[in-house]
Amino acid sequence: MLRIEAIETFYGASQVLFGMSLEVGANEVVTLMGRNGMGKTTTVNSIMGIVRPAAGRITFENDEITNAPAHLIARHGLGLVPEGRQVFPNLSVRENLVATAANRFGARDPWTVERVLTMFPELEARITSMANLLSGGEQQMLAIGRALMTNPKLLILDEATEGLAPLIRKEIWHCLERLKVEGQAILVIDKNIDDLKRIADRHYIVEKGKVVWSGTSAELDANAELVQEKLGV
Ligand SMILES: Nc1ncnc2c1ncn2[C@@H]1O[C@H](COP(=O)(O)OP(=O)(O)OP(=O)(O)O)[C@@H](O)[C@H]1O
Repeated sequence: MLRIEAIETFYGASQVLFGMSLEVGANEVVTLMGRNGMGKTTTVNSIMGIVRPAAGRITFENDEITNAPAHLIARHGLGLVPEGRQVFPNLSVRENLVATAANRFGARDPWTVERVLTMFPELEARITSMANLLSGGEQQMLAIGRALMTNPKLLILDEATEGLAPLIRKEIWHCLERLKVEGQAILVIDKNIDDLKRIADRHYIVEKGKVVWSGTSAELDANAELVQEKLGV
């Protein structure tokens, strides 16, 4: 579905990605793990057209999207929950959900405001509130709901549960588990390895702008030393 081949991405003269490659298959849940500053967000931003790789290739369902403008990349069916949520602060919860909603590929059971509220009942009482008045957890639920309302083929979450209270984290993981059961392809970045191991099919560990290890949850489990060395937990 998504294939990244040896991308090199720079901020000005400073190179951040050094031959980053990864793949996400249909119905797969895949993680990107690694210490701070290793290039995970830059990888996501390269996929989404927010920064432009200077070399390498990104394809989505066999269409080349390398260097395509961000708004066109979203139209290919990529939905992003960005780091720091970035909901529209001066729009209500309902307005946030419908602002970018689309069913470009004719999903048979498309996401609706009602379906998002079933996934995240907390948002129902907040439906007319301005997004900037929501708690961090509610904003993250809204950011996920907004991405789902685009009926993405691939949902990408950058720091899915960062800074959230344990109960809210649990709810976000539960949401991702439900999405996985429904066959949603997901690329997720987070630091909670135990939760990621439970939910995801495969993992990539990123160090200094490239993948240094990839494998299944069972393989990750069998490599406690690697986790310690690369992720420091
Ligand atoms: N807009 C920018 N301009 C210049 N340098 C940047 C920019 N964004 C990120 N960097 C640098 O690029 C490197 C990789 O950052 P990136 O955000 O991709 O890492 P990350 O693995 O996602 O880590 P984190 O968990 O801290 O977000 C870091 O050294 C960071 O300081």
